[in-house]
Amino acid sequence: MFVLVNLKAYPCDPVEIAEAAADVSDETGVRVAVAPQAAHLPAVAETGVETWAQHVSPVEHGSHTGSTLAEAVADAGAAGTLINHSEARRKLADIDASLDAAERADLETVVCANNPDQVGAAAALGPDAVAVEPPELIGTGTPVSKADPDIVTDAVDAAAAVDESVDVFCGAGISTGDDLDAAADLGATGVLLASGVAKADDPRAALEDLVEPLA
Ligand SMILES: O=C[C@H](O)COP(=O)(O)O
Repeated sequence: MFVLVNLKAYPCDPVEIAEAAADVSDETGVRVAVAPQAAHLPAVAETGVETWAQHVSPVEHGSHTGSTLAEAVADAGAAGTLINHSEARRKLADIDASLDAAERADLETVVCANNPDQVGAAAALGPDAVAVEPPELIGTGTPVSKADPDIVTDAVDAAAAVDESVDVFCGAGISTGDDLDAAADLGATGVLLASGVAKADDPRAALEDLVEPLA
């Protein structure tokens, strides 16, 4: 299982979380990555943790003020990028072009989707993985694997029907090792989470608890 921690714009210490994630990953052998704010990519990458961008823009080098260039996040130390999110929704054409940009910069990709139908559409664009996240469960602490497990199994089926090489991750409300276990049982090969770590009083303990079933 891949554990991808999105720090969103939470008022957390990205380096403290990155150091904890790097240690937990080293100690357990579980793949853990952190996606900080773009401005924090170099500092997070410096810790040695696998570092991801939260977004890359659907552009190439050129006159694109305010964009997040895929080559720039790769230079800053990112190994992968999220594309699209329920909190920053993109048009299908832009998701497609952001995937092209990420591929150009050699970044691994996870496209976020709200439901199994969107998972199928996103899988058709050829990302490495799609993360299914029901928007109403994001940030609630109630995992989709408990609230509506069919969404995860339907997402796995939807992706497989389009392209069996596209992994399916599960997100929204995930914060414990039990949640991670449940996601794996439903066919997800990774989890995407944020508040369970970024808003935890002790992010290191939260990460340790999360990966405990895999350690
Ligand atoms: O990108 C992460 C997801 O939106 C999940 O957020 P959450 O773990 O706070 O529910």
